[in-house]
Amino acid sequence: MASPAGPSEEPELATKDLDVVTINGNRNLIFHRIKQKVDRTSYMENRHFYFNYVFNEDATNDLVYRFTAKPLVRSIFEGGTATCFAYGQTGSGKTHTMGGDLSGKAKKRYEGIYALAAQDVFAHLGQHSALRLYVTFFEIYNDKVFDLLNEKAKLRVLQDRKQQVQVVGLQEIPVSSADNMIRLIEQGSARRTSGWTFANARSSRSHAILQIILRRNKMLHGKFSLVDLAGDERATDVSKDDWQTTTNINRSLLALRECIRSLGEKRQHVPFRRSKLTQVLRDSLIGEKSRMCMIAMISPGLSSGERTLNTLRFADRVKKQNGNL
Ligand SMILES: Nc1ncnc2c1ncn2[C@@H]1O[C@H](COP(=O)(O)OP(=O)(O)OP(=O)(O)O)[C@@H](O)[C@H]1O
Repeated sequence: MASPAGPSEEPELATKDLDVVTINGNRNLIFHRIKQKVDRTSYMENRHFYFNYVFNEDATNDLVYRFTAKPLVRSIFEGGTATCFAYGQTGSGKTHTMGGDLSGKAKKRYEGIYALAAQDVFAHLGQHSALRLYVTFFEIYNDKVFDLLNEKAKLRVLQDRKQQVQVVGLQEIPVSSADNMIRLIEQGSARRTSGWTFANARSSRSHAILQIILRRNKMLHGKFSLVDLAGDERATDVSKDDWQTTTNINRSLLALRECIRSLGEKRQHVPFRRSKLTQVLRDSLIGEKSRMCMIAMISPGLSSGERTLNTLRFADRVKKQNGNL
């Protein structure tokens, strides 16, 4: 798990927003908050968080990848499932980190974790001649699933008697090279649903899930789900038209937090059915050979303080529970 602090710093700089976060070394992050005593005098509360890795605003996607998703690549070759998800408030840098900008239309072309993982998987594949590689890429928008590699076809999610979840009709495309896969990621990313929020003019309004699937004689061998979640935000920070979407996003993120909490506490019942997001991630999150990594993104400014603290608290819980999953 990692916590890149304040990658999208331009809005904070423009509004002269004060930083409420200090990074101390590569594992410790301090959150500062002004509080009041009973006699109304103010004091600064410094809350320390410790993570596996903490990155500052200068960290490249390559560096973040190396300490987060990269170690999970090996596990899918060993027959496991892995999930890496980017979580955080809108505009904090999730898509920048996961997807990068492969077309280079907006600014300069740069690779994100999707492309870096694709290259790594092909580097490993050379030593596993019996395995074949496939990719799926879909988004969950307003609790509905759309295939990003098939003209955004709307798909149904069904669960069989053994509780195996199927995304019916999802295109699983065979890929022969990292370049081939990166082109598919680029095409799929261009189809993703975006919208405007106060914090991000090109905000992803859907959860995007890229799955790298390994098969041996058509049987599933390993699966890596790379998830760029929609931004966690307040309904007041979006336009009126987008209110329903925001409600759906927040509901599915709450379901994800609940599932991770239940898994960590080894509860009998894990509420996967509460959202499409948790339904489709179910197989990847359970099982002895499943591994998970969360990349928590924060915007360090005072105006984002409340959401930053929520993200840090969730990341802290995931870190503590990850050992139990
Ligand atoms: N590390 C970084 N370096 C430079 N620019 C960045 C960095 N991270 C994010 N940005 C820029 O900040 C803006 C918002 O980032 P991004 O779209 O990745 O946020 P997000 O968390 O995915 O937002 P949303 O949840 O709204 O989709 C983009 O213009 C992006 O290019």
